[in-house]
Amino acid sequence: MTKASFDDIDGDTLHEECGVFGILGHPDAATLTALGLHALQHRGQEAAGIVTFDGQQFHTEKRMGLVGDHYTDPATLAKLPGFVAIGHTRYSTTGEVALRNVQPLFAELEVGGIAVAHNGNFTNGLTLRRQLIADGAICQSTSDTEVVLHLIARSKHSSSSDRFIDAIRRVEGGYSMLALTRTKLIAARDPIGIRPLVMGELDGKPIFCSETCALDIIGARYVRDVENGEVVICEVQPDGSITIDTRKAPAPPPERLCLFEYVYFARPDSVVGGRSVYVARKNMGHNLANEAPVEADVVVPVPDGGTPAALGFAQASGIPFEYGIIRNHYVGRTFIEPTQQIRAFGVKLKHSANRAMIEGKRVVLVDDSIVRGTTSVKIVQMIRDAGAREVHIRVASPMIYYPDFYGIDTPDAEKLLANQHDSLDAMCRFIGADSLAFLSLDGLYDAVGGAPRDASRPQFTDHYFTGEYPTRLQDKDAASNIHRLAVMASG
Ligand SMILES: O=P(O)(O)OC[C@H]1O[C@H](OP(=O)(O)OP(=O)(O)O)[C@H](O)[C@@H]1O
Ligand SMILES: NC(=O)CC[C@H](N)C(=O)O
Repeated sequence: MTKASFDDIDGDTLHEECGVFGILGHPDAATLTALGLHALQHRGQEAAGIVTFDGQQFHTEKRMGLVGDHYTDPATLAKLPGFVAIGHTRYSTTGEVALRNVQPLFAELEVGGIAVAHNGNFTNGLTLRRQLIADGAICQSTSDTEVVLHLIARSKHSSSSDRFIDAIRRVEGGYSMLALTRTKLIAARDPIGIRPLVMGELDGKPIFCSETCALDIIGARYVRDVENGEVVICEVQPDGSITIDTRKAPAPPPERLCLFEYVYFARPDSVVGGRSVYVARKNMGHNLANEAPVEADVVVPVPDGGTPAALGFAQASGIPFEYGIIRNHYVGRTFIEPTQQIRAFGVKLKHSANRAMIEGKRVVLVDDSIVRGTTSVKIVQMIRDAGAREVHIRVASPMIYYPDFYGIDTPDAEKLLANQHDSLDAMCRFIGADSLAFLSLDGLYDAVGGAPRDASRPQFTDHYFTGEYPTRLQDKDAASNIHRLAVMASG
């Protein structure tokens, strides 16, 4: 995508998240980071980067594409010596898909070199960028993340960590961030903890990463979640020991993690916010079966996302669970393909009906979410073509009405299926199913946290279902055009 100016932006794509990983004090820092990023591949498949420091110099490798395509090559890893590393696997929310936006972003500043890696999206990133450029800043990328480097450079504090804290106090929105300096690995989470970030350790060396599955892959131990609004500063001392210092806002608001981490984004074997993602998804299916029962012969998951919820549905309803759809794993996640045309093509390539489990049966299809409805339309037709007598769709999350501004690149509001039809019946007819039902918001809250939604103080952020955004949206309000925010143009 190429556009004319830095504020010419286009939101007509659907992307998802990013994954971050960092380790301090380990001789195999880059290799461990590559493995961690490999475990976080589901969070972003556009590009991956790693920055290391070897005591003398910083080293950076950035590549478009998958982690395994590049960082398994010993020659690439040999270019990343050092005892400290941070890495990032990207799906863009602001800034086009191009090498210059691949993270970690690095700059040489008055306080020395610093690299940053960011999962999330700043809701005032464009506003800050305009101010910085007006003030003489020369931007090297179109990523929202870059403003943090400029703010660090301009901070009046003397230490790199104080400058980093000063900088992130000025950004708004969702962020789990890692920063690497010559001696420090710094981790930070936004004030309400929209995006996840955990701390682990391996051989006594601190690690930070988006999800616990990245600790498991290298045999590291989970220590704790980084708290909302917390900054953790790990520093190598001259004697080689590592100190860990933590800074918290004086009166932090309660955490409000993104519910979609549980619905779709996080890997099922991860523990997010102290809760097993797999168990939460099974609970969603269980609650859905109780809320929207249906007489059927077989429960079929829409793989992969719908599988744990379908198991929960089958167990709660007593209807047998079968793999009635086989997924080809060599096709990327359609949810994150860039255009509607490619998405439709991708869905056909990806799923095929397992006729033996479908023919002559009343089928309940369970999926985790419906965004544009592309998957549902194709799969219902496919299941009918395979001889199903009835096809019922059950969705393990509520209808999505609103776009996200915190690190998930949702389509324009009017492209969301829920906004294209006046009623559930109309939506069901469009999809071609015999019946359609979504999990209620309370049912989702109960599945994840064991309690219904507290309307006066929601336990999670659920803006895509409710329109209740947990922060102000400065860029959106300034632009007064919701559709032009997700991607900042290239120059
Ligand atoms: O309504 P739509 O716009 O089609 O989007 C929703 C679909 O996208 C996601 O699946 P994805 O294709 O990412 O596959 P996965 O579950 O295997 O990750 C999700 O699980 C739904 O199936
Ligand atoms: N999905 C994300 O977390 C994206 C991070 C950052 N906003 C970028 O676009 O690079």
